[in-house]
Amino acid sequence: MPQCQRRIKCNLKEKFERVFEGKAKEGQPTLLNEIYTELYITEGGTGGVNDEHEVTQIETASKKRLTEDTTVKCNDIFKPLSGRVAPIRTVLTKGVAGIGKTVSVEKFILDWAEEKANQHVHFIFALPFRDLNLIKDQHSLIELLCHFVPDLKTFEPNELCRYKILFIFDGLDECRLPLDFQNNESWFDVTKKTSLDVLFTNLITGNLLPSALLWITSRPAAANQIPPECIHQVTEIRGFNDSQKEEYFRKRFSDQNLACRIITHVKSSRALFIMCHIPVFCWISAIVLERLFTETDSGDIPKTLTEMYTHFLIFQTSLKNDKYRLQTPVTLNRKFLLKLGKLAFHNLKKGNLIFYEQDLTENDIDVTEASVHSGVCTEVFKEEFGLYQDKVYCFVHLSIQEYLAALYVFLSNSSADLLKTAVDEALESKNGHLDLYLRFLLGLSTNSSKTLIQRLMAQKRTRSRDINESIQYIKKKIQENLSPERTINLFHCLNELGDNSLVEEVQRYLNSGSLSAKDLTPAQYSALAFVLLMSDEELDVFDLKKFITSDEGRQRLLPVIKNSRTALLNSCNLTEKCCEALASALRSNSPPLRELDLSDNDLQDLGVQLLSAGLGDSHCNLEILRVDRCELTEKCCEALASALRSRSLYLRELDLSDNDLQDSGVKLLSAGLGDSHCNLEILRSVLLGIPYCYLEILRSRNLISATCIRDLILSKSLFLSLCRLSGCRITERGCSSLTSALRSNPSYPRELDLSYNHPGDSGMKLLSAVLEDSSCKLEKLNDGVEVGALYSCQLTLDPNTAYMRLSLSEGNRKVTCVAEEQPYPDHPERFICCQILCRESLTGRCYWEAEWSADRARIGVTYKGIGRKEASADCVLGHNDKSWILCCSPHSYSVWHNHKPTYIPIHPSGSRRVGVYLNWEAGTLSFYRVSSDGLTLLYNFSSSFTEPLYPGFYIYQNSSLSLSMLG
Ligand SMILES: Nc1ncnc2c1ncn2[C@@H]1O[C@H](COP(=O)(O)OP(=O)(O)OP(=O)(O)O)[C@@H](O)[C@H]1O
Repeated sequence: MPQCQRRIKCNLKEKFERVFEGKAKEGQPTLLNEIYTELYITEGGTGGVNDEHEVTQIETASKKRLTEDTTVKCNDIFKPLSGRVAPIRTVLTKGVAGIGKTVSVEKFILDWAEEKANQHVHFIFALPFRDLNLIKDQHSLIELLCHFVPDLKTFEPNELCRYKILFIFDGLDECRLPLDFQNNESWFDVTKKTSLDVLFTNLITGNLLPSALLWITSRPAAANQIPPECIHQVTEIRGFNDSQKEEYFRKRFSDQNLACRIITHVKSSRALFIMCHIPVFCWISAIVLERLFTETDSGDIPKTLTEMYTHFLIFQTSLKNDKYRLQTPVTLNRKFLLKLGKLAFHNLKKGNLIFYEQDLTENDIDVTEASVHSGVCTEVFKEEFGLYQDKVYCFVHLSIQEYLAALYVFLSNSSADLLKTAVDEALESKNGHLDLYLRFLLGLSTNSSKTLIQRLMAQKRTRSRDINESIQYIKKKIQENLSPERTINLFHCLNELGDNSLVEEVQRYLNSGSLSAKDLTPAQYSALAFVLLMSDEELDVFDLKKFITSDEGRQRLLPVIKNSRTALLNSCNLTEKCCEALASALRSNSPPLRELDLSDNDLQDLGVQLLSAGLGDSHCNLEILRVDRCELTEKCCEALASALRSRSLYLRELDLSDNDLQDSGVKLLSAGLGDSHCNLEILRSVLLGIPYCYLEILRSRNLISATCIRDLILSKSLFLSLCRLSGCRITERGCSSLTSALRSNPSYPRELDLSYNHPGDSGMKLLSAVLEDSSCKLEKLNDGVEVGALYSCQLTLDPNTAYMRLSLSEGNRKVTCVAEEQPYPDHPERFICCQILCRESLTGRCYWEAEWSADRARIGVTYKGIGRKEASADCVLGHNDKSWILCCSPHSYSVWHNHKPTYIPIHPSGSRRVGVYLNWEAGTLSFYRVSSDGLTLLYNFSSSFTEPLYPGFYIYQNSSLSLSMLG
């Protein structure tokens, strides 16, 4: 193996040490290590679809606070994040076009090949989808790998499976495989031939090479093709943050004065600086500005996107002439650029970004001509070689395709209404796929572009367009009732046209501080929204009431919530009409919004239904939503429940008080509340007239926090004959509210279950007084069973299951993780990760306690069938459907089942002892914090257990855990 591995490393190093930046074959190769600038990569979301235009996403994402995200280094992509310990098999990395996905993959491989990182991996196989698309016949997995890496032929087929292998699949967005995860046959044999689609889906699901690591990269819109349950970590490349942008230019130029001039220039134009989030745009700017700043007669330095791209093309075409010294007639450039533009335009309309030879021929581009030009135009039109040397083409960045499409239309369409029609067409697009094209088309029509186009296309004259007419037309459109995203793009268009009058007016009002007193026109309100959205800084609190506005003005300011953390829209006369815009803001790519107050508005059921669509979206990070006093009835509850069930919901607090939900509404809502994806901790005041079974659901999901209880009690609506408040963390204070509620509503309840609470002596005294009160109908008070005394069981640790570095003592009741391996014999039940189980299998009711030391511990139960010999989630407690655990640290608790964490808002407060109560038949498993105050319920799992359960523990380095003697 070492020799073969060395050869593979050598080949990979040779392949990836240079980055061609479009200059596919000729040209000066740039060394990857010299230009590589660390990218801003975050742990990111769930891989959902976002159909917003990618440039719009960049503009919003650019304002995200850097501190609130977990950042990841490229080489650490397989290290578990967020306190997770389970090994990660599959990572999905999302990122918009040109953001650096391929460069990250290349840097990762290069660092491995140069033995700088990730040496635990024995082999890396880089299989870009661009190459996989070209594979037609059936292959076995081993054959496929040998195609890509001929050196592997020396291996016996099954030998390879013994090594740690990493597959890198770059560019899922370019994948032309059907990816039929549902219907593809399960495939386990690496030596049997099948279709590529079956091989790929089975690799992803883990049927083939389950111990291999997988890294998939994708543009966001295509990321949802992989079932989320197959992905263990999602990261997102956000491009460069502001300091990384500067670092990029500093690294790129040895002349630091030049680097400084370039940085100052891009910073002087907001549009350019925002675009520099995209590394490929940094590269375009670097090329253009380097040349212009070093030329003696550089003329105007580009300030708009259009000017930057036109300069870039001028530079590329003149590079061609220099290079071949052909003095190629510029008319040839013109013809060629127009052909490329035509290809760009027609495919942009269809959403195609990748072309094969056939696409070129169909667009009248001679393949040989294209390859001649590929030597000079490759920065524009990149030619890639697939596995079988078939050529695949694409524009270096989608924005170049958009620019060329605009150039083609500008030069070839002589219609007087061209610009108006283009504005109308772009406004019709739902996802804004023509937004940037429109910006370029308008930018090309300006006088400043005229001379540049003449230089580029060698045209004496270009058709004059009436810019003023276009400006007026756009301003008129801004007055209309368009979607907020399209309106914002129209402001970008005005910027390209050099007209910033609306924005400047609003800025003047803002600076004078008299904005709220002014009666702005609708267009000025949109300009205000644009200014607030484009501002450098994210708004901490956006309070709509501060802007005294008309109904229409409010509507136009709504998109600003995208750029704020807290949006106060309460008492703003909002109706259901605004909810679609709000939902769309919630859906936008990683908005910073965490708290949305919509209380006291006339949203009605329809409004909340519309809002729920945004709430359930995978991009929505909202934590607190207030819709109290919003005229809601049970009709909105189904939509809300379905949002609560959505896997991505971060919502912790939902205020629905003072609405007329009725029992039927609460019943619908409970279906969402009982779902394991629901993270809600506080639900205010929906507990009106709630039948006890729903109350049970709330309790079992640990929803009834102190606030909730108070609301519940004060709602004086405990119309229950049996009120179960067991394990609800009710303290003395809760008891005093409860007694006053019972007195004010003496008919109900008849029976009150307060077991597993902390009423204390004084709380119990208050309640007993109610029992004795003759006007009160309370007949039975269940005041807490001592579970410890009733169901305690004695456990012992099972040495046959112990990981080799776990040492047992105190009669197999204490386990410690040590540095040396223990002399345990081989055993089929022994774990290969730091875990151990107890001997006793549990089926009835049992209670036990465990005390842990050092940093962390994981305590729980598992079926016997949990994996033992694989370093995969199958074996790790809490990371599969066979086990349920509580993860304790000195600062927090979380519970895990089936790889899903739920964070518990209770502080350990110094306690290192945990109580576990299992009622196997009832299907409940409860974890308690044990402290001098008694038991505090941390979490209740509800499940239907099908097999006996074994207590199990994960012991961390230098930590120990002891089973406590009870009773
Ligand atoms: N980390 C980086 N350091 C320096 N330059 C970078 C970096 N990442 C990207 N670039 C520049 O941006 C260009 C585009 O990057 P890359 O090809 O990795 O984008 P991508 O995300 O794979 O895009 P696409 O989705 O279009 O394939 C590179 O050719 C390089 O010039």
